[in-house]
Amino acid sequence: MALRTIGAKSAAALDQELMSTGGFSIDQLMELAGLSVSQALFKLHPLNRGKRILIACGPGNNGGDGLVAARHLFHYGYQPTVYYPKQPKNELYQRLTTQLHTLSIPLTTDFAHALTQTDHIIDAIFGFSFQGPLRDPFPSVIDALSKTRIPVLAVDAPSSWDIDSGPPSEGPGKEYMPQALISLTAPKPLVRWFKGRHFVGGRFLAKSVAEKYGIDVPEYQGVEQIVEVGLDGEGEGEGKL
Ligand SMILES: NC(=O)C1=CN([C@@H]2O[C@H](COP(=O)(O)OP(=O)(O)OC[C@H]3O[C@@H](n4cnc5c(N)ncnc54)[C@H](O)[C@@H]3O)[C@@H](O)[C@H]2O)[C@@H](O)CC1
Ligand SMILES: [K+]
Repeated sequence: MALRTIGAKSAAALDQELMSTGGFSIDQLMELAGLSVSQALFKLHPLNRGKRILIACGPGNNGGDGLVAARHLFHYGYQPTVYYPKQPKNELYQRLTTQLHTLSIPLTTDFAHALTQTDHIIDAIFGFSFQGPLRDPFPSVIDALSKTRIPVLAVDAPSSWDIDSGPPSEGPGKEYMPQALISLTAPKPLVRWFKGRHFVGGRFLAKSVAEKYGIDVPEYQGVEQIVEVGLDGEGEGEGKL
């Protein structure tokens, strides 16, 4: 099954619409996003493959999705560690961080060391608001992600990739290809360059909103918040906005 994609501007406009006329709060959207990330990780890497999960979180909402996923993963029985080098003062992120402290989930700023202590990685550094080039401390982090043999699940985008035009032509992200990607609400145009397992999450969109933005809502099964989709490119194209 191939799904249509929505560009960075449409994705941002959709979020705004959901939070204004749609009646959602950012907390709700982030909770649903982080929950779907945790389910994708569980599918890729069941507990018996190793419980240590390193979640790399950036300074925006993509990082917030990672913080939420860390909490859910803890409750599934994993041992998450959160790399969170730029912690914004924003009240929402502070509350999410408090929730992690309450569960004694460690936060670190030493990515190189954390990488030696993990069985799987989640890249929740940048999503659809990323604009290159990378600023510190992220160049060395993306470089390490592109070289590690530990599997990586990227949230919404492989961090450092342009949302609409894919991997950068130079710099640390040039060779970065995570093993898996979870697109939130709808795949972004960068999926054309992605080779790996691909999930979509975001089981909350009204049909009317999906139609307005040219989004294909996949067939979610049972209580699942994610669907794994094919990557043959067939039928992919820009949404209507
Ligand atoms: N509808 C959905 O599916 C939802 C998606 N969410 C997530 O929110 C993401 C978008 O969040 P945001 O708009 O906050 O943006 P991002 O989290 O993509 O990134 C913005 C942050 O990254 C920094 N940044 C950007 N370019 C940089 C560079 N070159 N070097 C260093 N830092 C840089 C910015 O200063 C800002 O702090 C989505 O990709 C998705 O993961 C949700 O949390 C909410 C709902
Ligand atoms: K990401």
